[in-house]
Amino acid sequence: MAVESPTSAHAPAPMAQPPPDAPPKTTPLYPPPHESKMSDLHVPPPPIYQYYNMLLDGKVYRIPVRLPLMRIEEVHKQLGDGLGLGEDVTISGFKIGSGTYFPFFHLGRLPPWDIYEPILVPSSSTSPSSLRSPPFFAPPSDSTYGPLGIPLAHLTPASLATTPDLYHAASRSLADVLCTTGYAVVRASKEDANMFRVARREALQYFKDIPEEEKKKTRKVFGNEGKFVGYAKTGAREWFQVRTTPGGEVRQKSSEEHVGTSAQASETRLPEENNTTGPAAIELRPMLPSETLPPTSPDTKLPSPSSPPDDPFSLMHWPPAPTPSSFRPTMTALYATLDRLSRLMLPPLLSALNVPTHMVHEVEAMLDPPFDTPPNSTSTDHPPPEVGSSVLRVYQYYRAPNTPLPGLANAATGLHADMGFLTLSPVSNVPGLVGMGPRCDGWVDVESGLVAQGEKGADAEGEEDNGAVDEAVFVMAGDTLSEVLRRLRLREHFEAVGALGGGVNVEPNVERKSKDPITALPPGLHYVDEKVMGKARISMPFFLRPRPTSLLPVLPQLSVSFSSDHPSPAPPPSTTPVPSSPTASDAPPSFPPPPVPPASLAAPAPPPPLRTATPEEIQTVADFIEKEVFMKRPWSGRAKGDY
Ligand SMILES: O=C(O)CCC(=O)C(=O)O
Ligand SMILES: [Fe+2]
Repeated sequence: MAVESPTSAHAPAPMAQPPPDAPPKTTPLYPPPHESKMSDLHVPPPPIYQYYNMLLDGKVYRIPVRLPLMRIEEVHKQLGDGLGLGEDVTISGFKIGSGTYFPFFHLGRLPPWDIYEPILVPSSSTSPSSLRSPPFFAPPSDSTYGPLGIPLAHLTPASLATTPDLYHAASRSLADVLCTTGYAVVRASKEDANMFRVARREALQYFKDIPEEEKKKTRKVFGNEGKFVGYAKTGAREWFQVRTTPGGEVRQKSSEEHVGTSAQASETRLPEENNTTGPAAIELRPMLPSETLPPTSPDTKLPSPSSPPDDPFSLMHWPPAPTPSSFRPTMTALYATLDRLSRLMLPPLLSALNVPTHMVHEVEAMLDPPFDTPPNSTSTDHPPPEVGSSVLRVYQYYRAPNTPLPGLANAATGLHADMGFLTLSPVSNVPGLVGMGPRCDGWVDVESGLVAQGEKGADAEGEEDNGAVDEAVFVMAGDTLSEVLRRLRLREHFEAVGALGGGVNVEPNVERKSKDPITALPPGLHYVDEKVMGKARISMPFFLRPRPTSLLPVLPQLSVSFSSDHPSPAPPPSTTPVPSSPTASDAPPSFPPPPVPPASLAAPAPPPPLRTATPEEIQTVADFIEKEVFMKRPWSGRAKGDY
């Protein structure tokens, strides 16, 4: 993966081009994806734009984003700029402007061409009441489907541990299910299911028995990134957040300075991460017991055995008594299990989506190293961060008896896709998770059936034991993974057609040549429907997230083709050339977009009509986001303090 450009997230995106024969003054805008081939570019390429179609409040806005700007945070900033939002605005978990950022969430995407996958988010004008009683997907007769019509991916530790064939079959199954349904259920081992049960019980006790003031003392904010551990509360839900915080002498000091209960984080930033990259090894051993187990890919190395850091969670504040003393080991074990399982799933899932091995490594390199990697390990180029990117959240939702249903717009979460790569969530004790099909063609009550089934075997309270269904873990793809795959598809696509150079509008109106294109993976859209009154709901989702400073995949030849020293490799013959970019200039592309290509070049599926946003409409969108998203959070606009 690329060496990160030192371009500051705070600086405006550099748009000016140096004269053709002058060496670039700064690191090129186009960091090399694999090696330094392009570091001596003499002529930087013109800007290349990708268009994001965002559906907001029933209107489609088409936002140009400079494709080679790969820092996740930069792309977010451009999306915000395109919407006419000011600095210092948070959209769905990432902050635009100074500060920190987290991976993607496109409020909605409408694909004019086949290479984009449609994610339609219904407008806020959709009557909430029509969404309160979601139509369920009819359970198909196929016996591979789960209790509520949720296909079960047969991805269990047992199947993983058997043979490479099973391992890959399981991953293909997971990929299929995620692509077609947006959700998958995997089965954890009985041992893990037991741990989930214990964790839920301890969480219930923690939320019930500890006074709020005490709970707040466990909250600890790191730097100005809004990252925190410990307790938080918004509206009807409160939660305890676990991240790795390996600490150590030096780190402890800087982090302790910023401990606080306020959602307002400190101005001091944590040190920049080391941005050199390389394939991150995956720790398979705890999951896969035997020597014969398949590595995630042929050249993935297992870390050499040596002792992990003493306490990867050393800077966390744990809740006081009467929380059981097993709370801490249980929660850290839960984190470790879900972290390991999600890391284990990711590479084969990508392979099953036709992502070539070297690209799988690129994606893996966006992760923090496994948190139990020994400090001096050579298995990864990244040291463990002071505070981990991935998060385990142990939530309690509670709605008092006889209170009105909040409805979609006022539900505890709002409709959203999770940031990051993968979400793994052991089934809750009370149903609530509602998903939307990947084509927004129906709602899925992902928990009702499972919880109901489990309650048959539950104890009198019905809250502590879900019986066999405790083995169920929901898996959803996050928005960043979806975006990364989209970019990888673009790269593969352009490599296949050799249609690079001269500036390209990355609106794929050219024929795809690859036989097995990278399969798009829609992010799982969902919200929590607080339909059960008077009963605490405990959920424990784990979010596998990339480093916010990690780089999104770029199209390597975009840069190579402009290098006089390193001419492009000869492109394969292309029957459908990409037109020269009308945006190959210093100026950002017009907003709205450049002309639609001639009909003869268009992909078979006709694009949906796109609207042009007027300045007034842009203002409307900005107002909408501020008033609706951040106040009511129907689209998962999240406050900085949520992270
Ligand atoms: O509580 C749940 O089941 C889901 C929570 C959720 O969607 C989130 O935190 O992103
Ligand atoms: Fe979520």
